[in-house]
Amino acid sequence: VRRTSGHQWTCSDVTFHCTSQRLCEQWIHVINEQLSFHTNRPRSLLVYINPYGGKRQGRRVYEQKVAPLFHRAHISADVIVTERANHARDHLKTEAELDKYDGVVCVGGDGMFSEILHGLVTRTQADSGVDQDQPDAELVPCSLHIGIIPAGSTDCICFATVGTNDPVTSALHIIVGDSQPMDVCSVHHNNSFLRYSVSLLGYGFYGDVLSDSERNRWQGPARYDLSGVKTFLSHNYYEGTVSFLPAESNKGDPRDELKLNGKPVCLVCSQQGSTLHAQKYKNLQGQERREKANELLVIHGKFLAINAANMSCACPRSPKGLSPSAHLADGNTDLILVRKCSRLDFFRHLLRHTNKDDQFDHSFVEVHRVRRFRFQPRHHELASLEDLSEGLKKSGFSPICVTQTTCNYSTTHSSWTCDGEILPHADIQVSVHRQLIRLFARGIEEEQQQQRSVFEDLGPHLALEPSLHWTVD
Ligand SMILES: CCCCCCCCCCCCC/C=C/[C@@H](O)[C@H](CO)NC(=O)CCCCCCCCCCCCCCC
Ligand SMILES: Nc1ncnc2c1ncn2[C@@H]1O[C@H](COP(=O)(O)OP(=O)(O)OP(=O)(O)O)[C@@H](O)[C@H]1O
Ligand SMILES: [Ca+2]
Repeated sequence: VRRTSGHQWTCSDVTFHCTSQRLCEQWIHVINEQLSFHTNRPRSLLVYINPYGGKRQGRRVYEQKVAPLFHRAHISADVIVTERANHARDHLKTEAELDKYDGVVCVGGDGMFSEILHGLVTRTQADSGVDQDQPDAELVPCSLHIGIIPAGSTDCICFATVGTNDPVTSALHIIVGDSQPMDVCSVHHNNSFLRYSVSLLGYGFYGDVLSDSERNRWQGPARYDLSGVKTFLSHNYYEGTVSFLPAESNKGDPRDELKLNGKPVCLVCSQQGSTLHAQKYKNLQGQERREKANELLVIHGKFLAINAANMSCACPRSPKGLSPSAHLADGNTDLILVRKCSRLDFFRHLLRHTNKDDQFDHSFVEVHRVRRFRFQPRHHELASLEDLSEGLKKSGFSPICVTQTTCNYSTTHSSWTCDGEILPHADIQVSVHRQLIRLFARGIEEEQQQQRSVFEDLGPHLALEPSLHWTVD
C-alpha cells in the first residue's frame, strides 16, 4: 500500500528478483507465513451494495475497484445487492449468519451506513437480551467491524473517519484490518427508542434543510444547497430548553486546537485517558462534585440551530466540519447552540465552516462537550403548563398563537435530522455510547504519520521494506 496525497492510498507492487526457483519459493512461503500472523486482517466479509445510492454507481464501484483487491488479498465476500430500502438493515437484524464473518461492508452513502449500523447494533442487543427502549440501558458493543465503501451522495462518515471518500482507499483500510472505535448516540422520545446517530443530530437550521430537501430528492446532491439557501432566507428560530450532562473534565474542549480526532495516539479516546482523568479529577473539586452529582446544566433560549456533532462531520462541503475538534471515540458529542441572531451574523457563522476561522467565536454561539442531553421545544412546555393551569385557558391565552405573533418569522417547532433521517418527535433524549462500534479505518492521519510506511503501523510482522529484502537476498 502506498500513500498518495489527500489521505488517499493506492496499491503498490514490489517486484522480487530471485537467483533461483528455490529461493523464490522460500520467499513466497515466508511472506505467506508472515501474513498469517497478522490475525486482525479480515478473511470473510458480508457486503451489502445499494445500487441506487449517489450516482447509482455502487455496483460498478464494487465490482471494478473493490472486488479485485479483496480477491488479491484472499478475502472471501458474500455480496447482497439490496432490493429495497431497509433490506440490509432487516437482513442483519434477523437473518444474517454473523458467525461466518469478520466484518460487514456497506457500499453506498451515509443512509446505507445507517442501515448497517441499525441492523448490527439492534441484532447485538437482541442477542444479548438488552432492551434498547430503555434510555439508560448499557448497550453491548458489536463484535463485527464495519467497512464503508463510499458510493453515496453524502459520504460524511467515510470522509470524517478516513480523510477522503475514495473506494480504493477504503478497501485497503479493510484489507489491512484497520480498527477505529466509534461512539454511537441513542435517541429516545419518552421511553421509546427512535434511532441511532453517529454524525449529526440537528434541530432548526439543519433539520429544516433536510426536511425541505427530502421533498426535492430528484435534484440529487444539489438539493441540499437549494434547501440550504431557502432555509437560510426563512431565518426561523425555535424556542426551547436544552439540558445536558457535561463531559468528564479530561475530555478536552470542543474549541481546543489539538484536533486529535480519534487517532490511535489520542489520549482522550484511548483507555489511557482514564488515568489522565484520575489525576485531573483529584485537583478539580468543583468539577468533581458536579460529576458525582451527575448535575444537568439547563439552557433556555431561542435558537436558530441546535447541533450535536458526535464526530467532526468533515465533508467536501466543510473540510474541517461542524466541530473540528470532536473525537470519534471519547464517549461525548459536541453540542452546538446557535442563538437567534441577524441573518448577516448567521451567514458569517456558516461561512466559517468553509474556511479556517473559528465558527464558535461568536457571541451567539456556544459549544459544550456532553455525555447526554435532552431538548424540549417550547410548545411542549406550554402544553404541559396548559394542562396544569385552567386559568390560562379561561383567559383565552393560546401559547401557540403567542409564539407566532411575538415572533412573526418563527414557526413553533422544527424537526431533528438524525444522520440525514427526519425524526418524528422534537422532544428527544440523547445518550452517547462510547465505542459501541468499530470501523475498518484509522481516523484522519496527520502529516508525520503519513510519512511512514503503512506496514510499519501494522507491527513487526509486516514491516517488510524493499531495501531489507535486497539485503537478505
Ligand atoms: C455560506 C456557505 C455555508 C456552507 C455551510 C456548510 C456547512 C456544512 C456542514 C455539513 C455538515 C454535514 C453533516 C452530515 C451529516 C450526514 O450524516 C447526513 C447524512 O448524509 N447529511 C446531512 O444531514 C446533509 C446535510 C447537508 C447540509 C447542507 C447545508 C448546506 C447549507 C448551505 C447554506 C447556504 C447559505 C447560503 C446563504 C446565502
Ligand atoms: N435497493 C434499494 N432501493 C431503494 N432504496 C434503497 C435501496 N437500498 C438502500 N436504499 C436506501 O437508499 C437510501 C440512500 O442511500 P445511500 O445512503 O446509499 O445514498 P445517498 O445517495 O448518499 O443518499 P443520502 O445522501 O440520501 O443518504 C438509504 O437510506 C437506503 O435505506
Ligand atoms: Ca464523540
